[in-house]
Amino acid sequence: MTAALLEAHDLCAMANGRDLVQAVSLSVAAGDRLAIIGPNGAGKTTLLRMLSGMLRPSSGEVKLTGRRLDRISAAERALHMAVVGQTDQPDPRLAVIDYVELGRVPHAGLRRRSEERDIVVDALRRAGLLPLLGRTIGSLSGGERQRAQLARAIAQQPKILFLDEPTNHLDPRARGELLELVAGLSMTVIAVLHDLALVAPFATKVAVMNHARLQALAAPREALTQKLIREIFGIDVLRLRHPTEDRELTVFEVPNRAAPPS
Ligand SMILES: Nc1ncnc2c1ncn2[C@@H]1O[C@H](COP(=O)(O)OP(=O)(O)OP(=O)(O)O)[C@@H](O)[C@H]1O
Repeated sequence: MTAALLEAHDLCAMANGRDLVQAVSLSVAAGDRLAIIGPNGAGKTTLLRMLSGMLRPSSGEVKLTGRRLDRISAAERALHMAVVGQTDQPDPRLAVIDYVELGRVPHAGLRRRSEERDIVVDALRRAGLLPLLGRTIGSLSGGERQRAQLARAIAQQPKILFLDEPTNHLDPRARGELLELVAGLSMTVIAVLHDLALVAPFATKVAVMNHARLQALAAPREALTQKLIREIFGIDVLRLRHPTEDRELTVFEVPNRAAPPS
């Protein structure tokens, strides 16, 4: 059995007497790419925030390589985990390169300056931001800013990269490209994803959340079944042969309720 890098036991989050996440247990091994999916309000972001140590669970615990996350300082956590969230608001006056360099703060003093610079430039290159490194964050488009946030997280060289809806400002092509880039980093990744079409090509494991509970935790093919997806999202899953290539296409379709019965 593969040893767990991150484990959650019976995680619960409550606010105002309401369960936001209820009794979620899961484990993530090194190299896994876990996609957390589910309808709006299902508890995905709350779960991600607890797994990354940003939110303390009401009960239950998270362990990183067997150590309780709440007993690891924020400074040490930042050596192991990087988070690209939905609410990050980088200072708009910062130059892109200076912003990405912030990813190196947790590692300050551990490497030579030239090595530090190489890591930052490599992160900018991977995120396709070299042409923009002198621009200010405030001058970037939403999609470019999302890539800058990813570059900062890559520069942080975490063991686990947490992404909350990393593709929400990106055009359809850029969405696929960003997840391809992330998959190519050979990092352990936990990502909240809304676009179901991106899940199977990206994830090695899928956590399906609904009404604050984990409904399924399985490989994409087992998680993205017609039955479960219809039950949870109210949409159909069609698996079709690609018309010109030797591969399968998975299509998610909103049922046309107005269509006459065949
Ligand atoms: N601090 C809070 N206090 C009260 N309710 C909260 C708090 N944080 C989240 N919630 C509620 O908990 C539920 C789950 O929120 P969460 O952001 O985890 O859902 P989500 O699955 O990520 O949703 P979305 O897909 O819309 O981003 C939502 O109904 C939200 O309004």
